[in-house]
Amino acid sequence: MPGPSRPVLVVDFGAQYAQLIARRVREAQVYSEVVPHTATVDEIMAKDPAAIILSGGPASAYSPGAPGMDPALAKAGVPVFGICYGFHLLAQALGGTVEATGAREYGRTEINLLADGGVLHRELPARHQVWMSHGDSVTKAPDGAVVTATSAGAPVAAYENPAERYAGVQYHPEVLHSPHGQEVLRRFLHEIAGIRPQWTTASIVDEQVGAVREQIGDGRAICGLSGGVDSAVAAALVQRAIGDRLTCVFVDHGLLRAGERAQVERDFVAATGVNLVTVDARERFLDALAGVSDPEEKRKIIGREFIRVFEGAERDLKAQGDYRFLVQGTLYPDIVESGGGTGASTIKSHHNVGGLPEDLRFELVEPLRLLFKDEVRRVGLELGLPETIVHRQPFPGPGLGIRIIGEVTAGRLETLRAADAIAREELTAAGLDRDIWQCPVVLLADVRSVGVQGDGRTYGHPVVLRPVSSEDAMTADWTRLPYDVLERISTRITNEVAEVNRVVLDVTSKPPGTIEWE
Ligand SMILES: Nc1ncnc2c1ncn2[C@@H]1O[C@H](COP(=O)(O)OP(=O)(O)OP(=O)(O)O)[C@@H](O)[C@H]1O
Ligand SMILES: O=c1[nH]c(=O)c2[nH+]cn([C@@H]3O[C@H](COP(=O)(O)O)[C@@H](O)[C@H]3O)c2[nH]1
Ligand SMILES: NC(=O)CC[C@H](N)C(=O)O
Ligand SMILES: [Mg+2]
Repeated sequence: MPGPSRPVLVVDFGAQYAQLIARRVREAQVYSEVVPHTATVDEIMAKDPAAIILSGGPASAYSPGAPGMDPALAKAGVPVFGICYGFHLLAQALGGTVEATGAREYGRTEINLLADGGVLHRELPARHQVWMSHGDSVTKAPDGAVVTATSAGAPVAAYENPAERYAGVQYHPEVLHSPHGQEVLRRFLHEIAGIRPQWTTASIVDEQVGAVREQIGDGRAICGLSGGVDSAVAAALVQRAIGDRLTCVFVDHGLLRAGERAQVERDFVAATGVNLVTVDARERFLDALAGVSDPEEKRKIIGREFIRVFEGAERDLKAQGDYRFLVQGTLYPDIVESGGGTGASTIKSHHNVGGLPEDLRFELVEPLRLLFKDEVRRVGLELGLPETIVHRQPFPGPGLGIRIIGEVTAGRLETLRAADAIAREELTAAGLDRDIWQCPVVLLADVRSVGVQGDGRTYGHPVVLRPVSSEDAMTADWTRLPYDVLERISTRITNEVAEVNRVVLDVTSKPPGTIEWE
């Protein structure tokens, strides 16, 4: 998919927060993408950036071999903003000095404004809180720049040169613990870089509908529809672009939760009037997964089988015309986590990205591939999809297949489906659906634990509850569910699901854990 013109490029120097910086830029209604620090000046300039943001990173700017910044980038005529490590690099490139002063600041820190705060901090409180995470400091700002803030550990906590269109801050404006950070970022983008705020939900819809029309022309497309948010929004968008030359295919792979198939067949068709074909592929997936317990292998098998089913659907639809395009609801985080991002490592192969077979015959149409989930939800509402679909909790394409730790079998699926249905029922009854992002229920099929039920010994399996809160699934925290709700879920699962004699709660954030266990 062609991107919108003139992105703000976040150059990633190994920061924990590079994606977050891109999100904050988008919140300022400016389109942004992340690029690796290994990109050359030519590669960066080929994207015609409206501005460049240099991220933080673990290295020290003065160390030999530290990832550097080509000084040509600072002089390319593109506005530049440096954050932490990027602030150090930019200072160095423009004649300033960076040193380890021995003063370190980690976490909540106060800065004092100088020179009335300059453009970036104008009219903000003369002393205010920011979030720092550094051991090195700028001891001399670039020639010609004004120092606009200082802190106990950083003599130069911010500098700017609005005429030359560059600026930087030692602290992290992108995190919520810097309460004025968004305002500072906004001022860099709008006032120093002079970028007009035009990245809005309506503009995304227009742009993507146009791009899809151009890509598909008068061709036909199949859309993998899961009942989840992403594919529903992708389908609605493509439907707007090409009308009934779109046919949705829902795959019942046997790894679905209770009631899911009926819900898709009923709700989605009612909301959109789209053409829908359901394929019963339960046997095919179970056969392909027999004997496999490695998570990456499972994901690749599932990704491959999905495509085989789509190919079968295409053959069945041949009579109506040539279905050469496959629409998927792939999002930016799916790509980043599958290692297709910007030098990011492969965390897991999302079935729709890293799990695709090599001999893929379809041409992919992925109108959401640059978006985060909350942006996708807004696009869905803009397209007129009902709240019930747009605010549905995510459910991974590989389904219960990656929530059974061990081999996937029909019996284990039955067990997990029953436990999952109880957890969902109780969370909904307690009115918690909108408070949690999602709550995977995971069956530890290869683990057994001893219990006592009805005065007799049991030797069953534990299930794990994994309730999480998140904004975009890139980071997450475990949700503090009320004890009485946890108690009801635990009692019901151990009483009603024969194989399960223990319910445990996962209290790990992401990172270090991921949301799903596999
Ligand atoms: N059962 C299914 N049948 C057909 N396509 C599917 C199925 N499950 C997943 N897909 C395809 O894989 C894509 C990625 O799945 P994913 O779960 O990330 O998105 P989603 O289900 O649309 O949304 P959500 O993240 O809210 O669950 C979907 O957008 C869809 O194109
Ligand atoms: O369609 C999908 N195909 C996949 O292969 C896949 N793996 C994880 N997920 C969902 O992505 C979000 C992040 O999950 P993780 O923290 O486990 O990576 C969570 O919302 C997960 O449910 C997937 N969705
Ligand atoms: N968060 C950062 O970018 C840290 C920069 C550098 N590694 C320091 O410690 O000062
Ligand atoms: Mg899904």
